Amino acid sequence: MELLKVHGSMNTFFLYEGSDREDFPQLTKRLAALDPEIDGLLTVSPSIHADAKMRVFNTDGSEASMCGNGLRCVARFVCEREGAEQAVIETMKADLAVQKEREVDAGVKMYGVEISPVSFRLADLPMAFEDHTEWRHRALPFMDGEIPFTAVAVPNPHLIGIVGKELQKDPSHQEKWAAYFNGENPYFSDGVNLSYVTPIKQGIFVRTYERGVGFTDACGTAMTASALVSCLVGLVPFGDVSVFNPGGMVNCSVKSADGHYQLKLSGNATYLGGYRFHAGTSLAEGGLELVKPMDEQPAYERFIEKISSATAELR
Ligand SMILES: N[C@@H](CCC[C@H](N)C(=O)O)C(=O)O
Repeated sequence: MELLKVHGSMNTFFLYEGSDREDFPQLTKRLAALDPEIDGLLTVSPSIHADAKMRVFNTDGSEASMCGNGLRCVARFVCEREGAEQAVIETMKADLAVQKEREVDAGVKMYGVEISPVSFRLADLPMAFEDHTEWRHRALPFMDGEIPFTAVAVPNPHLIGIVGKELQKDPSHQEKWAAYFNGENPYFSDGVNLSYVTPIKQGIFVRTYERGVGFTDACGTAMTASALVSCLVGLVPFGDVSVFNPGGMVNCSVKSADGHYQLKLSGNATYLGGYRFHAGTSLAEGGLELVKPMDEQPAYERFIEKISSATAELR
């Protein structure tokens, strides 16, 4: 099986193009055992009504409804395959518009993707807490501390907390609650992606503990949801928000019209190499072989170096 290793803000995936008939949960777990760097598997298959269909699997084998960083990589894959500048990609809950964008830094390929639908209804995450139907910018009484949290589905589930620099620098609080919410608990029956957001001079910084994965360098849907929440609570103005993360930086465009939100995530879509996967008989068996080395990562690392001073206060 041929695979392409890709990343968006260092959120790293194997991308597989082929039929939808494989056992993707099992394949993802095998790939994650062979390469602990990955955060999941992206699959690209034909769509009846769009240019392609994307699915995303977390490293624990669970399937998510969306993946923002992954969609940028799939956008590049489909646009380059079609020789197009834009495309429509079918995802679990919506067909999303994607387009090639101008390189911000030499050699760093950039793509913009629509993030939709957006819902603050707790039933859409799902989240259950007493008889509340939404939870916006308020401390959760069952948690310790006074962090204001917002629950939002884009459409995968996110819980976004606004925290100061100290809690951002020490991720143990976030880890404790994310582990609880993604295990047996009465509030999130399907788990949740938990992000801690801190305003910085150039925008916001977001660290995410992903459902089905753990801490990641970046989560695209979480960054976009965090940009929306930051606009709504007045941390940053509506419009273009620079969102920094442990793996780099993206731009999230947040527009509001008649109570509806238009969200776009723009950032890198970097190819790391072509791989061949040989299946074995058990999870630990099988092998991954690098068959096509690629040289895009140094340009991405130069970009990271240039923006690193923006987040120095959080290190
Ligand atoms: N990394 C992704 C989100 C992947 C899915 C997430 N772990 C979930 O289960 O909802 C992104 O970039 O959005």
